[in-house]
Amino acid sequence: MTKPFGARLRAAMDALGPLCVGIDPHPSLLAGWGLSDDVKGLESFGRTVGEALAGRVAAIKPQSAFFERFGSRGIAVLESVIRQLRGSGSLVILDVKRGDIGSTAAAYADAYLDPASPLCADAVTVSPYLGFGSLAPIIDKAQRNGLGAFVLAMTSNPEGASVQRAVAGDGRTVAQVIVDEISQVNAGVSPMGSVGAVIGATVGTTGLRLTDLNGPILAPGLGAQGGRAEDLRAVFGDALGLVLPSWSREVLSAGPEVSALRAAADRARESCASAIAVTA
Ligand SMILES: O=C(O)c1cc(=O)[nH]c(=O)n1[C@@H]1O[C@H](COP(=O)(O)O)[C@@H](O)[C@H]1O
Repeated sequence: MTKPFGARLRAAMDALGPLCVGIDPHPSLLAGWGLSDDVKGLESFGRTVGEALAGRVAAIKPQSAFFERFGSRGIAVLESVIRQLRGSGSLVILDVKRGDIGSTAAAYADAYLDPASPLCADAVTVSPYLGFGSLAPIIDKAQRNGLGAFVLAMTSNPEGASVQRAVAGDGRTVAQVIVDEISQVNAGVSPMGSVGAVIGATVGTTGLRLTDLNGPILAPGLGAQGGRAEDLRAVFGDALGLVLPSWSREVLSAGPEVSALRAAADRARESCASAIAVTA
């Protein structure tokens, strides 16, 4: 049995630093890299990011939407990207933001968290807005297979606030309810649990109590969305040691040269590592 995702991610973050790089092949990035906006361009983009960063950053996060754009042939490219990355030393977080009634969630778990599936990643992103309990088949399957799930709590986009900062009947925000549910799943696990929270680096003061989370915090929104490494301290406070900052366009736009991508990733990691170290 492989080690649990939480333990593997902790080890990767300790060894390689706090950095996740997204693979988001936007049409504008393909053009900027001199690639065509088609399956061939997609394939070249994914392969180059893998060549540049696999084993050099703690996590790599392919964004499924940019592969789904091309239908089944795009999904086939996503499968090959996952194959190239898995076992490289960088954990693969597949960004699919799935969530559905439990019986359908079980099928998503089969798609993304079953080692027999060609789309099996180390972890997936999931949406809890059909109720945290509806994610049970996904979380259970992840735990059984040494894999993980990142649950949206307070997302980086400004529109998220109207739902996620809404106050539930007991006075907690919706985001806090999600954080507390995650905390329960991760309770007592060492060095940290395998269920993470997604909290954008752009969200400012969260009002969240993260003390008992005991799981990783995926923090997207750095760079292109305006989030800055210097903001991490104000957003995450004492939970900074759990934060996995995630960058896509800002790092990817340095390509297609492998050396330039590596240098951009190094800059992103250094800026986050020093922001995190200030309070560590
Ligand atoms: O789950 C995510 O990764 C995610 C959550 C969130 O709150 N905000 C967010 O931007 N993301 C994803 O993170 C990536 C951000 O890309 P850049 O804005 O190019 O760095 C995209 O793939 C988004 O879908």
